[in-house]
Amino acid sequence: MQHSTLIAPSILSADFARLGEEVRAVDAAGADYIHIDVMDGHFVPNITIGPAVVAALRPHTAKVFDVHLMISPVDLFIADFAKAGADIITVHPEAGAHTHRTIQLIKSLGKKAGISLNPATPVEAVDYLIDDLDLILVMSVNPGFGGQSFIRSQLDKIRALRRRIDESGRQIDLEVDGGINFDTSAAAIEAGADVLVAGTATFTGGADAYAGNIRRLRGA
Ligand SMILES: O=C(CO)C(O)[C@H](O)COP(=O)(O)O
Repeated sequence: MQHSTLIAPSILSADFARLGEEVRAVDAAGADYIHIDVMDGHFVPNITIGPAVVAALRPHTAKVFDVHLMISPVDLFIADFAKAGADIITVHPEAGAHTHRTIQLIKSLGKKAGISLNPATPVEAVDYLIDDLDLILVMSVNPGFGGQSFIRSQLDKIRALRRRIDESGRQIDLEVDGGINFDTSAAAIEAGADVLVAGTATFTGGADAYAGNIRRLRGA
């Protein structure tokens, strides 16, 4: 089955001093989603963006805000990110005791819900949740930092999840994040990914290069 590929620049790799400008630049360059990596220094060893920054960025683009919460406990902050302008909110099953309840909370706020699988988290983590999911994110690096190398064992996981999604008959984005570059993007797409998160590869070469980078990631 042929899927079109969406590109989601991760603003973790953008120039933070001029973040609004960077968001406008990747929007103009053809990004489909703006992927926002939220880290708390507890669930992952880095601290990034809170709801106030998401709200400040919201007026810069009408593109989908795809907010990946790498925070624990996660439930406490979901309403804040929904209010700040998130369209999709993705959580890790390890970030709270009751993932099903967390997914229902996201949906109850009128937002799309995603689940993120770390490299060592098995595909079975989506069991009993798939009917409520809008996105499954395969982390192809251990979360925390941009600029890491793609973990190739995740290709099997992408294939297995593609089968589960197709069998479900539901519209669920299969997103891959970490080490996506002009070489690894083709392998991820071939395995069944339809949204590629790319920080370093998008934000290379200055704003004039972003459109070309996005086209290359898409495989065009
Ligand atoms: O958030 C991440 C890890 O937690 C990322 O992998 C990041 O979003 C993408 O960075 P890069 O394209 O440089 O791998």
